Amino acid sequence: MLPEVASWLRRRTSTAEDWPAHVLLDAKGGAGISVVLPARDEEATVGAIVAAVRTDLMERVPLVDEIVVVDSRSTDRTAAVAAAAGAEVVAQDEVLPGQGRMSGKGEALWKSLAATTGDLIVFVDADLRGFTSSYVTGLLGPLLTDPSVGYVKGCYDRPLVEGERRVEGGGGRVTELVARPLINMHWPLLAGVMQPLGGEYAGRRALLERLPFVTGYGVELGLLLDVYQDAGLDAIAQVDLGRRVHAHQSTEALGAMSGQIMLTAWSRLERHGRMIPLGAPSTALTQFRRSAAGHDARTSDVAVGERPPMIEIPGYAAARSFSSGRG
Ligand SMILES: O=c1ccn([C@@H]2O[C@H](COP(=O)(O)OP(=O)(O)O[C@H]3O[C@H](CO)[C@@H](O)[C@H](O)[C@H]3O)[C@@H](O)[C@H]2O)c(=O)[nH]1
Ligand SMILES: O=C(O)[C@H](O)COP(=O)(O)O
Repeated sequence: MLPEVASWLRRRTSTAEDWPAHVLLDAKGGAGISVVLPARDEEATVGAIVAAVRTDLMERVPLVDEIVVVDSRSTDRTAAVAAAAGAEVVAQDEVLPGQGRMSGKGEALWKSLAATTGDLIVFVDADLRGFTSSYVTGLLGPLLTDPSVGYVKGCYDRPLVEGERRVEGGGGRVTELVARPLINMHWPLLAGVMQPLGGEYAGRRALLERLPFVTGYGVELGLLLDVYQDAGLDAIAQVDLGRRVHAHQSTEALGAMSGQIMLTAWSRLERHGRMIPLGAPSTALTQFRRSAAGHDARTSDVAVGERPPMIEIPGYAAARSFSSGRG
């Protein structure tokens, strides 16, 4: 692992338990805090998440000022369930109607900036199961206590849950198979960000409103890379939120998500002037395993070698005629 990454991990990683709500309330001062849930057809899960935030962080401890569900063209009862649980619900297409209608999660998040008032914005996916309000307090901790932090990503264990079957560490397939290798190759100083695609993160409005938002599933990678480019590695922190269980998409849908992730990476390579000449990508890949002490980081080399076309190899023709003679 690069020494800069090890140093960032040490300095910028904390856990949700480090940030109890009453301590954050003291640190809140006059900062407005908004919690945003983008939601497309999440009637099964959105209500419990809204209710937990309302009860724990608005009624019991008045830390959060508003909770807004951006209804992303749901065809189920998402809007009604969210409103009944105490959220303000806005329809994605009704925010900034003059800007037209684009699609996807990133569009919902972008529109949310215009539908909220907080100085700090916490994003939480609406399909989480087993959500606790410590997700929100965890993400707010570094922002409320350190003015040099502008953006906080959650990290967690991600099981793959299919019916009765549960594979520990099996979730986050696009993260492990696409995003992490890409980040390690082209943005090696971001290799310590354990869940670059995770949907739970928080940022300062003053930073988020200056950044473009990719409209689909590339939004998390785009924001991470743009925050890094704009504000630097030390503006980013991460908080261990424990465990994350969510609704899994089909392999086919994850293929499309992967395409969006790769295109987002490509666009940032181009935009940040790294395409010409495209510097040699790093071949080190840092992965994480939960351990008694927190997380163990393991770095391996994923470099690939290359053989020239066989036709160029002296002796190839002779070897072939030898082989065919054998038959
Ligand atoms: O058009 C859409 C699609 C999704 N969502 C919501 O966005 C959240 C995450 O979407 P989901 O389809 O559950 O994504 P995942 O399969 O969980 O994808 C993971 O990886 C994505 C790519 O980085 C991230 O955007 C997600 O937050 C992250 O959970 C959920 O609340 C959705 O309801 C919308 O609001 N609008
Ligand atoms: O974050 C990811 O990698 C994708 O959302 C896929 O997650 P899953 O493998 O847990 O469905």
